[in-house]
Amino acid sequence: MVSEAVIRVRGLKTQFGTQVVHEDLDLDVQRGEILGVVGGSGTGKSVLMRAILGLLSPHAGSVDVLGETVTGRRDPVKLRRRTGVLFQDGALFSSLTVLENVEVPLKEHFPELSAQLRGDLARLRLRLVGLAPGTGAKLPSELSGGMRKRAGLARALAMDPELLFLDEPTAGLDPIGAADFDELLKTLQQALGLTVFLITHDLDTLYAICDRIAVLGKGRILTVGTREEVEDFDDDWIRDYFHGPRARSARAAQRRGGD
Ligand SMILES: Nc1ncnc2c1ncn2[C@@H]1O[C@H](COP(=O)(O)OP(=O)(O)OP(=O)(O)O)[C@@H](O)[C@H]1O
Repeated sequence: MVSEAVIRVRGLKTQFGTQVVHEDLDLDVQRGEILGVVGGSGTGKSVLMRAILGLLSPHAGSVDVLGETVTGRRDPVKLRRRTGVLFQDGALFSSLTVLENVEVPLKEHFPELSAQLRGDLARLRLRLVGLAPGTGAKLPSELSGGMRKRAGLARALAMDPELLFLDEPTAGLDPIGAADFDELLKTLQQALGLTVFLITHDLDTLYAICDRIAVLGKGRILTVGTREEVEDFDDDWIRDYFHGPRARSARAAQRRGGD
C-alpha cells in the first residue's frame, strides 16, 4: 500500500507569550490510520490539534491538511466540512436535544437542507454510534457519560468527514465503557475509511486500536511509529509510560482480547 500523508506538519512553532509549546515540530498522519498522540500533561497535544485544525496561528512552520494549506488562512471552511472533531470536554449544547446537537454542523454547512432531510441524516448518525432512536429527543443532561461521548461522536460525524480528531474521548469513562467506545471507534473507522488523530492518556486505547503512536515531548515529536518501535525508544518518559505497571496490565488485557 502506498502511504499518503493527509496531515503534514513541518517546522511548527507555537507559543503563548514567552512560553514556547512546540519548536520545529514535524508530523505526518497517513490516510486511513488511527494515530494515537500521547505525551505528558501540558506537552501541547491539544494545542497541536488546534494548530492542525487552523484554530490557532502558529509562530512558524506549515500545516497542510487534505492537500490544503491551513496556516495563514483565516477560516478554512472547506476543511471544516471534511473534518469532525470531538473536543476534550465533549461540549454538547446543553439547551439543545441530542438530535438538535447533531444537526448543528449540518445547519451551518448546508442551510438549504430541508428540516426533514437534516433530521434523517442526524438520526442516521445516532444509529451509527449505537444510540437508541429515542435518545435524540433527550437533553445531554439526561444521558450517561458514555452516551454523551457517543452523542458527541455522532455530531463529529455529522458531515461524513474524512478526518476525525478526538481529544481524550475515553477520559472519565469506566474501563468497560471505554473499551466499548474504543471498539465503536475502530468499527466506524474501518467502515467509513476514516483517518483518526486521537489524543489519549489511555494505554488500553493505544494498544487496542491505534495503528501508530506519536509521542510528544520537549516541544516536538520525540518518536512516531508502531507500538513496538515507540516502546523501544530511549527516553525516560517513554520508559515510565510504556514499561510501567499500567502498561503491563494493558498489554495483558490486549493479549486476553486477542485469544
Ligand atoms: N490559549 C492559551 N493561552 C495560553 N496558554 C495556553 C493556551 N492553550 C494552551 N496553553 C498552554 O500550552 C501548554 C500545552 O497545553 P495543551 O492543552 O496542548 O497540553 P496537553 O498536552 O493537551 O495537556 P493535557 O494532557 O493535560 O490535556 C500548556 O502549558 C497550556 O497552559
